[in-house]
Amino acid sequence: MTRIVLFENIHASAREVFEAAGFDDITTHASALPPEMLRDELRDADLVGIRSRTHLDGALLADLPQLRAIGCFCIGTNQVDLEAAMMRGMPVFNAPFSNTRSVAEMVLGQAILLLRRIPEKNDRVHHGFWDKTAQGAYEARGKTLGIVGYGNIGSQVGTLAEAVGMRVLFHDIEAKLPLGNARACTTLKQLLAQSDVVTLHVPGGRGTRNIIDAEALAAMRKGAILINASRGTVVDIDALRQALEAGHLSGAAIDVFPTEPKSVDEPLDSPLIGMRNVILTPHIGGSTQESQENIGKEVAEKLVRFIQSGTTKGAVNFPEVPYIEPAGAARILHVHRNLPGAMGTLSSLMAEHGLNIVSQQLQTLGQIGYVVSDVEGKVDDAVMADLRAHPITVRCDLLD
Ligand SMILES: NC(=O)c1ccc[n+]([C@@H]2O[C@H](COP(=O)([O-])OP(=O)(O)OC[C@H]3O[C@@H](n4cnc5c(N)ncnc54)[C@H](O)[C@@H]3O)[C@@H](O)[C@H]2O)c1
Ligand SMILES: O=C(O)CC[C@@H](O)C(=O)O
Repeated sequence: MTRIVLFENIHASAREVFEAAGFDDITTHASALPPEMLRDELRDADLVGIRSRTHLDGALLADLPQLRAIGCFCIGTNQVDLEAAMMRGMPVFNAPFSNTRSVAEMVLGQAILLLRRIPEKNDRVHHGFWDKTAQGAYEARGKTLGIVGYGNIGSQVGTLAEAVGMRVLFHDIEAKLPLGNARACTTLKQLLAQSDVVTLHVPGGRGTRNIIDAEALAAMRKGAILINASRGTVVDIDALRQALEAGHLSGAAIDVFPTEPKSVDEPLDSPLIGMRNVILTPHIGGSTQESQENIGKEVAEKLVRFIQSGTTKGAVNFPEVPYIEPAGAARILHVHRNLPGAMGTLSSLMAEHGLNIVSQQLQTLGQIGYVVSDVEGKVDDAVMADLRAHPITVRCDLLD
């Protein structure tokens, strides 16, 4: 019996995929859980589905040896210790572009609203002031949008922004094909110095921590706007507050925070609360009906394919073995340390137990190798115990 636990209000389309594949032991939670409750809830789970608020660190994964695979029902996977998961033989799947368009549309909308100072005007009208002034309100047409991180979302934002007449610059650590009339900036500083609106679309993690700090904010144009719908760790929020208070920036839109509430009842704690020229949203850049339904389906399908056939196509931390038609009496999924002679050792172990290999597919990634073997012969508990006990083995599972 496969036990599936889904957190953070994952769309019902995921459950539909699991049920259609014959899995009905599915527990769903509307929010993320605190660490101790999370550990208890996952103790006998085979598959787990999370979004961005559930953290699966190395210590937790070490306590969950039965967990077979992890589904991140989102783009970002920085909430999971990917290396620890790999070294325990757990592939991690995500939906790399199912919510790209949703984020891009929100960012363009925010840029236009902030250029027109709509958040402040909205607040004024709600408080009884008919402040009908054009001061500080600008068209998007002809303004420069600077995109930091020109990947799936960044490049999509650039395409939409050109459609309303913005000039697009981007900075990326990798060489990227510029779409439309977008132009690359070699350094972040060059981009910051020329942009009226700066939008961030880099991954989270050590390499991007506080890349927008006090110095970067000072390098932005006076009156510029900052938008962050990437990860909360990318911006030094205290420095941003100072830049806004000092009037150096005219506005900001922040969708992601260094620490985010785990549920709807927990309030956000942020120095930006109460600033009328700042749009604060609860990490909903990718949250649309369209995207969540697609993500639910896409990630659930990847998990089902893995649990039924062992395929790891699309895993972000694991050697990718494509779908292989089953042949033979049983399929053995073997994850091993990627050392010279590992395959020979595995073949000898199988031969010792009288197993004949009908089909075999090996892929390696860094420190591990992953082999899907279809075999003839009797694969009983003793065979599996021997395979699991061998020092080269990281993990070994049987599909039949
Ligand atoms: N707010 C939301 O709801 C939401 C939704 C989806 C994705 N996201 C986040 O958006 C971000 C981007 O997603 P994506 O799908 O476009 O990712 P992507 O991998 O397609 O693109 C990221 C780009 O950033 C570049 N990059 C990495 N480090 C950089 C650096 N220091 N400076 C400049 N460029 C750098 C990479 O080379 C890559 O081109 C991720 O952090 C993701 O988690 C947020
Ligand atoms: O749905 C979420 O919680 C995360 C959304 C977004 O940040 C992503 O990484 O796709």
